[in-house]
Amino acid sequence: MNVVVIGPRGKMGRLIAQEANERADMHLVAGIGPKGRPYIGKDLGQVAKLGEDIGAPVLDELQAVISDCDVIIDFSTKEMSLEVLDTAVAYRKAVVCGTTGFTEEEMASFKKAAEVIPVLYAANTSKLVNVMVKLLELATTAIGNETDIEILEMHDRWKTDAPSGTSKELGEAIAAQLGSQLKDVAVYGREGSGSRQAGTIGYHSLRAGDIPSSHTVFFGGLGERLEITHHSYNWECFAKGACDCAAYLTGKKPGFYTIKDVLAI
Ligand SMILES: NC(=O)C1=CN([C@@H]2O[C@H](COP(=O)(O)OP(=O)(O)OC[C@H]3O[C@@H](n4cnc5c(N)ncnc54)[C@H](O)[C@@H]3O)[C@@H](O)[C@H]2O)C=CC1
Ligand SMILES: O=C(O)C1=N[C@H](C(=O)O)C[C@H](O)C1
Repeated sequence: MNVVVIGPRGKMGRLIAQEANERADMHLVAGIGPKGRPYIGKDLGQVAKLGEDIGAPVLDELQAVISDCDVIIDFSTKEMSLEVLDTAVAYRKAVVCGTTGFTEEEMASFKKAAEVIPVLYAANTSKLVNVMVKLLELATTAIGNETDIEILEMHDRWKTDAPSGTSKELGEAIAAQLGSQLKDVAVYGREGSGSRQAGTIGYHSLRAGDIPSSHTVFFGGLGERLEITHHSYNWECFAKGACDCAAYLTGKKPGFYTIKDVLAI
């Protein structure tokens, strides 16, 4: 599988390039960085610190190499990811996108693109987080209607979006589960102080130092509470998951895929 990595100097892009470079089933064709960066034109091996040159360039135009690839792996910014999506549609190439922070309307453009290309969107590519979703579904079925549900996420000081994409997906999974038992479950954050409104999920974001990613869902009862937590110690689990997602798209028809399809859990 021939792979282009967007943002190979970024935190995720670099790890994804490293992971893809180590896989026998993947071949790195190029990295794409922003215009004007001093590393444009250099070897991807140098830019992503792979320890050797790999004979693949870092360019500032996806169009220049897109014909040579099977899939684009994109963990960048929402502006860049929407551009990447348009280019992928124009050239009929598969996309794995892990960028977060999109509005509902922006997410709709991924679904639209999926009418003509394979698109895999995952706000969290860690296998363990996606097992956590299963645990949340179980807990929600059992106690979702009798507890207060709050989601606390922690990330590094550089993260630009809040709440995290994962929080939103966890909240959506819980709401979907509740929806089958309770109509019109409202999902939103609370503002200001005041007592808790029943039937809502609260989102809380903490940013400090170099915390890679932590998510805790609280099911608050009276006299007791249940917490379900995932911590990552670094970002490698997400990079591995991103490459698993790309490999999954091999030979796939156009369509909108998620990490659930990849993990089959
Ligand atoms: N789905 C998942 O499991 C995960 C998702 N993320 C998400 O991935 C995204 C990126 O996160 P980080 O790597 O931490 O950010 P980062 O800021 O370290 O990297 C972003 C990269 O995008 C590149 N970029 C920005 N504009 C560009 C343009 N016009 N052309 C080419 N490259 C461009 C930057 O140069 C940089 O290399 C965020 O939205 C984050 O939330 C992060 C970790 C895991
Ligand atoms: O920016 C990050 O680091 C992460 N972002 C994703 C998110 O917004 O949920 C996934 C993971 O939490 C790491």
